[in-house]
Amino acid sequence: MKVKICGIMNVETGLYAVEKGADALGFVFAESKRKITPELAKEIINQLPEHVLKVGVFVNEKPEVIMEIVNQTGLTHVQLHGDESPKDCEAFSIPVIKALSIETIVDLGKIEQYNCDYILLDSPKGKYRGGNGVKFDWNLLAEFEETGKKIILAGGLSPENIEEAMNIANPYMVDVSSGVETEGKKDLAKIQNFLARAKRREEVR
Ligand SMILES: O=C(O)c1ccccc1NCC(=O)[C@H](O)[C@H](O)COP(=O)(O)O
Repeated sequence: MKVKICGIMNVETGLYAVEKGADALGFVFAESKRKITPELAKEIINQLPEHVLKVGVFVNEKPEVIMEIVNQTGLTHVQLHGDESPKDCEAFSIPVIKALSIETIVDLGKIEQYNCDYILLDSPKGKYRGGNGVKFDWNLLAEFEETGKKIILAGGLSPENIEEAMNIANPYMVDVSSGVETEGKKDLAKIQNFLARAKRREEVR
């Protein structure tokens, strides 16, 4: 299974996650306790291997501001975690991950409206637009028809529930932030544990 670790704020954590098998790292530029400056993101990204996806997380940000940060830092992917429309997602020259809040089966219907590379399914917003450590009902996905899009499962995942989540939802990639933290900071032992469990599952697509 492919894994994205979100909310990276220092080089040590980023390099550790990559060493343990992370495929993608997320850097939050939106309002959040994990907000990072473009300068620090650039410093971290410069030390990461090429194969790792470097994802910038934005909420309702202007495309020109996003592209300025992309060019400044070396981000390879843009994650739009706000109320961006399908048209808003077409303004970028690099791959886009559109995050959708899932509460009911009706929300899954929005997936096909977006013509972007990846769809990230998360819980409805909490204090911040994402990264709240809350899961949604994965069973909704078990009943959902394959759309051909790359689905990233997020929201309240942890080393304890990742196997159950993968079994039920069968996503393309899983994404975690709060579940690999202790007292609000990334916890290397939890990152290792999460990656070990997720990586036991074969990549099928
Ligand atoms: O992580 C944040 O603080 C954040 C803030 C605002 C918008 C998005 C944010 N995170 C996006 C992510 O991709 C998170 O990994 C995803 O929401 C899951 O988070 P969690 O439930 O804490 O594992």
